Amino acid sequence: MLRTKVLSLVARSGPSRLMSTATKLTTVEVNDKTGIATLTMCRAPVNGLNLELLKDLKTSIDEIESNKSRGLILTSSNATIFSAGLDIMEMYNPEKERIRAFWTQLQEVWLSLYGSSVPTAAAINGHSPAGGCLLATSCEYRVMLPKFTIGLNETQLGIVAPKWFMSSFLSVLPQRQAERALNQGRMFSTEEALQIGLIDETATSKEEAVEKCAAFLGTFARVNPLARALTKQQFRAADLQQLENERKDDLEKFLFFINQPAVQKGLGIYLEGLKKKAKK
Ligand SMILES: CCCCC/C=C/C(=O)SCCNC(=O)CCNC(=O)[C@H](O)C(C)(C)COP(=O)(O)OP(=O)(O)OC[C@H]1O[C@@H](n2cnc3c(N)ncnc32)[C@H](O)[C@@H]1OP(=O)(O)O
Repeated sequence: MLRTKVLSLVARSGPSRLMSTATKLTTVEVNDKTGIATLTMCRAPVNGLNLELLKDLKTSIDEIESNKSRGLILTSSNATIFSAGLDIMEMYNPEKERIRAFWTQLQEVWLSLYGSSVPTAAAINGHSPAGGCLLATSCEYRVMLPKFTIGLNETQLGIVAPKWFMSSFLSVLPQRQAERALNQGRMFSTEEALQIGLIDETATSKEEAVEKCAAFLGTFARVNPLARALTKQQFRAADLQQLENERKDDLEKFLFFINQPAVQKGLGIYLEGLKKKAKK
C-alpha cells in the first residue's frame, strides 16, 4: 500500500499552480497572486483518515511550509464531507505494525498542522466529525457551509479523544463548553457551531468559503511573518511540547485502549450501524 510520492511542480495553469499530485489523496494548489496554498483532501468515499491519507497530509503540509506559502487553506474534494475523521477500519481488528504507524502518523499531522508557522484556515465544505474536527480546529480560522455537522463525537463511539485533540478544541472553545461537548460527544450543526464559536463564519458555497478563508489569511499581509509565526507558536507551544514529550506514552495508551475487547466490540457495532445506514 505504500507508494512513492513525487514532489515537484507538475502543472501551471492560470493564476494557480498544482504543487503536488502524487497519490491523489491530497492535492496542493498555490494561487500565484496571493501565494496561498489550498490543500484538498480527496480520499473517497468520506476522506476517512487512514495511514496513506495521513502520510499525504503530512507531506503536503511540510511542502507548503517549506515553500513559504502565505497561507494554507484546508478543504475537501467531497461535496458533502470535509472528513469523516479517523478511518475506523484502521482501528477495528487492527494489524499490529500498521496501527502503530497509523497513530504515529496522526500525531505527526497534528504537530505539523497545529504548529505550522504558516497561517492556516479550514474551508469546511461538509460534515466534520472527530478527526475531521481535529483538523479543522488545528487551523486558525474556520468557515463552514450550512446544513453540516462538526464536533468531537468520540464518546458516542465508546472511545476517548486524547489530550491533544482536546488542546485543539480548547484553542477554539472555552473550557466549560469544550468539556460539556466532549463528554456528550456532541455534534454541532453549522448554525450551532457559529453561535458557540467553534467556527468563525459561514459561507453558501465552497468557493465562498475558500474566499473567506483567503480574506482571513490576507489580514496578515502587513504583519511581519516571523513575528506572526513566533507569536502563534508561543500560544501553542505548551500543547505541542506536551505531545512531543509524551509521544511514546500516548501511542502505548492508544494501543492498550483500542485493543480492549469491549472497545473492539463497540467499534464493530458502530461500523455495522454505519454500513446499515449506507445501504438504506
Ligand atoms: C481511542 C482513540 C480515539 C481516537 C479518536 C478517534 C477519532 C475519530 O475520528 S473516530 C471516527 C469518528 N467518525 C465518525 O463517527 C463518522 C462516522 N461517519 C458518519 O457519521 C457518516 O458516514 C458521515 C456523516 C461522515 C457521512 O455520511 P454519508 O454521506 O451518509 O455517508 P455514509 O454514512 O453512507 O458512509 C459512506 C461509507 O463510508 C463509511 N464510513 C463513514 N465514516 C467512516 C469512518 N470514519 N471510518 C470508516 N468508514 C467510514 C461508511 O461505513 C460507508 O461505507 P460503505 O457501507 O462501505 O459504503
